Amino acid sequence: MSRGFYVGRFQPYHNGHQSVLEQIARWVDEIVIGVGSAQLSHTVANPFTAGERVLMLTRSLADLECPFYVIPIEDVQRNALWVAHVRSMTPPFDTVYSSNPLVMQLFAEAGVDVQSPDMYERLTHSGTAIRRRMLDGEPWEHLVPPAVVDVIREIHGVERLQRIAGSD
Ligand SMILES: Nc1ncnc2c1ncn2[C@@H]1O[C@H](COP(=O)(O)OP(=O)(O)OP(=O)(O)O)[C@@H](O)[C@H]1O
Ligand SMILES: NC(=O)c1ccc[n+]([C@@H]2O[C@H](COP(=O)(O)O)[C@@H](O)[C@H]2O)c1
Repeated sequence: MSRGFYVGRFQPYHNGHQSVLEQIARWVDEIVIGVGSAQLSHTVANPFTAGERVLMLTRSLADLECPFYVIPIEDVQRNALWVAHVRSMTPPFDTVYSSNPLVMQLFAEAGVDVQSPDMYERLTHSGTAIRRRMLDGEPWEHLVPPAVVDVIREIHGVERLQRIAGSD
């Protein structure tokens, strides 16, 4: 049984993340997805709660032909302890999939196999670019799975982001 670990803030979950997870699903038996910085919400860089991000992921991956677990993970103050903290919250995994240099370094130092999946249309598909579009009132819906559009509408996410930023 091979299990892969994929972690992100998913603010919001977008088609780049979905494309990577669809690839990982072909390589492993099960996927553990960590919703990072779970304690953060209601800020311009991190507008959505961990629970809202769990909804986005779970609904978007409903048809994935690979079992997966979505686990919120709060940050800790010491990077040197983060891998142990992650492991204490997740089912065991063999391989980490990430392009985040700090995540890659911390897991490599802990002796875990780390792979960097290719980026999918990174210029447009980043949380930062999508939040910018929401703030500017530009179309963003085509950059995320349909289920994420539904969740963000349901929670009035764009209005929340615009109010937090003082731009409504
Ligand atoms: N377009 C993309 N294609 C493939 N992987 C991506 C893409 N965008 C982000 N990732 C990867 O997904 C993981 C989680 O990233 P994260 O949730 O921070 O998304 P992000 O789009 O980089 O967000 P932000 O711009 O808010 O920092 C990281 O390993 C990141 O490199
Ligand atoms: N010390 C820590 O708590 C620590 C260290 C490395 C990564 N992380 C988290 O892992 C996640 C990595 O995701 P991104 O690749 O989306 O940045 C983030 O939520 C980040 O805060 C936390």
